[in-house]
Amino acid sequence: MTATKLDGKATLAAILEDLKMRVEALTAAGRTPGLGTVLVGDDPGSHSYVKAKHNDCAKVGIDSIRRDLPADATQADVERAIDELNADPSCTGYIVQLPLPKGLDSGAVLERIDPDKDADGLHPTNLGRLVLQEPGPLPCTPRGVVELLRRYDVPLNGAKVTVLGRGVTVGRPLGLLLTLRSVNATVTLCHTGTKDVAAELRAADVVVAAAGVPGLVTADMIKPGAAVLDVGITRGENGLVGDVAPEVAEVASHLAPVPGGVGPMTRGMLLTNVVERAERQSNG
Ligand SMILES: Nc1nc(=O)c2c([nH]1)NC[C@@H]1CN(c3ccc(C(=O)N[C@@H](CCC(=O)O)C(=O)O)cc3)C=[N+]21
Repeated sequence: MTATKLDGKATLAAILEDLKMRVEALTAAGRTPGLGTVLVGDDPGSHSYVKAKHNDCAKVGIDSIRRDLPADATQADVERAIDELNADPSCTGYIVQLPLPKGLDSGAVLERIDPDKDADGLHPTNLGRLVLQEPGPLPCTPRGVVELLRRYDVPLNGAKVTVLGRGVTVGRPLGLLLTLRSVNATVTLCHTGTKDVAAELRAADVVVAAAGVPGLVTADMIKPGAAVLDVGITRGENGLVGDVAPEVAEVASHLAPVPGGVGPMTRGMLLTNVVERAERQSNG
C-alpha cells in the first residue's frame, strides 16, 4: 500500500479528547450537553451505530438520552418521541437514526425536529442554511469528509472533487459544503444518470465514493496521486465492504478506508455538533 491512510479512528480519538475539555467547561457552568437518539425497530446495523454514539458520549461526558421504539411503532409514536425531545431541556441535540422502517414518513419526522436541536444538520431549515451559506449545524458525514482532509493537509481550495452519489445524507450536502467560499473546491456530483463515471473520477484530485456499491471504484478510474475517501458501507458475509476496491491504495496518495476512515469521523462530527449547540445555547 502506497497511499497514506486517512485514519478516521485515530482522528476521532483526538476529536474526543478536545471535546472532553469543552464538555468539562460546559458542565462547570451547569450546562452538560445531552445527545438524544431515536431508534425505531431492530436493524442490527442501526443498533450498533447508536450504541457506538452513546459510547462516544460516555467518553467525553455528554449525557445520553435514548428513545428506542419497537419495529411496529406508528408515525404518531415517533412524532411523540420527537415532541418530548424538543421539550426536554436536558437534550441539547438529537438524531433520528435513518433509515426508518417502511411505512414511516422520514421527511415528516425530520421536519418535526426543532432545527436548533438538529444534531444531524438534516432538517430542511438547516439544509437551507447550508445552501444560503448561513451558520447552522452541518451534516455529519460531509463535515467529517472535509475535516479529515483538512487534518491531513489535503488541499481543497481549487481542487477538483468528484462525488459519487447524490443521497440526502452524504452526496448532496457534501457538494454544497465543498463549494462554500471557505472550502472553494470545484465539485462534480455523479449519479445513476452520469454518462461516463470513470472519466469523471479520472479527472478528480479528490474522490468521495458514497454509492453503496461494493468495489465500484477501481484503480484504473483514479488519477495517480489523487486522494480517495470511501463512504460506501455494505454489510457482507466477511464484515463491512466499501465502494472502493483495495488496489486503489496502489495509485492514490491518500485513502480513507472502510472501516476506519470516514465512519468514525461521522460520529466525531455528531458529537461536535452537539457540543457546539450547547455552547451556542449557553451564549444565549
Ligand atoms: N440520522 C442518521 N444520522 C447518521 O449519521 C446516520 C444514520 N442516520 N443512519 C446510518 C448512517 C451510517 N452512519 C455511520 C456512523 C458511524 C460509522 C462508523 O463508525 N463506522 C466504523 C465501524 C463500524 C462497524 O464496525 O460497524 C468504521 O467505519 O470504521 C458508520 C456509519 C451514520 N449514519
